[in-house]
Amino acid sequence: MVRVHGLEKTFKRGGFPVHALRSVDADFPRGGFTAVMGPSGSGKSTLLHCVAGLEHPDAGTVLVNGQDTTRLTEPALTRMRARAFGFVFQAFNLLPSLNAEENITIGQRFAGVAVDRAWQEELVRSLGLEGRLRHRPSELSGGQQQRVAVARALVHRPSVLFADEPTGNLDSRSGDQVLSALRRAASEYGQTIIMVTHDPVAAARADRVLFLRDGAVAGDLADPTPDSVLSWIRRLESL
Ligand SMILES: Nc1ncnc2c1ncn2[C@@H]1O[C@H](COP(=O)(O)OP(=O)(O)OP(=O)(O)O)[C@@H](O)[C@H]1O
Repeated sequence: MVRVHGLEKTFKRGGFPVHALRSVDADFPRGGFTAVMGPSGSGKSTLLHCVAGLEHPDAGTVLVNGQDTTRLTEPALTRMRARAFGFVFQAFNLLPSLNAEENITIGQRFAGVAVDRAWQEELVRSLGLEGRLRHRPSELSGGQQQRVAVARALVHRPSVLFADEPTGNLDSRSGDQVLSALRRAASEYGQTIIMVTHDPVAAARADRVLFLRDGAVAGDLADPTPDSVLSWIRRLESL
């Protein structure tokens, strides 16, 4: 479970303050799949980065399994990120000289941690990557590359998976496969998923959508459909 309370973040731009997050409160339940949406500049990425410990908030708390990550030292935060968090970004960020299997396990081998082979095989199967493990990224489609990135993000069984526009570079069919993988990670493996997206169809695969506007929470929609997400977006844009 991730619980965010009173999160504030202000950047300085050209000598002027930009309030990226204004007193944001949000709960992300264990095994829940949450989409974060909002207009450009509404604070989505900043929220994701602050919750993931990639950015330090000015105020507020981020409780991950009961521990306030804003109070951790940088080395402790780095250990927590490596152990408890997984990341998927719009750019697949695979290493071109390694094959798919090596890309999936690189983090664990780098950390000197044994790979759970049974879990790795299950992930590879559920992501439809059997038969692709010896291929390098250049020999894989965009959708396959992103599924390798999802497998890499899940192979150490993180409790929270952060996804920033994971389908932004994919056609709708490949995007759908990646979203199905995230859906399963939440429903079947109990992983908490926090996904930033601009796409109402992608957001509708989540359990709920958290809407941001001007750095503040503007709405929380349960059981989203593409239509209900779209009407929320229109309402927010008209405010
Ligand atoms: N490092 C930074 N320095 C200065 N301003 C920043 C920085 N990072 C973000 N901002 C500003 O903070 C606000 C929120 O940015 P953020 O990237 O979180 O929004 P977003 O909702 O993710 O936008 P987008 O959908 O365009 O990616 C914006 O006004 C942005 O310009």
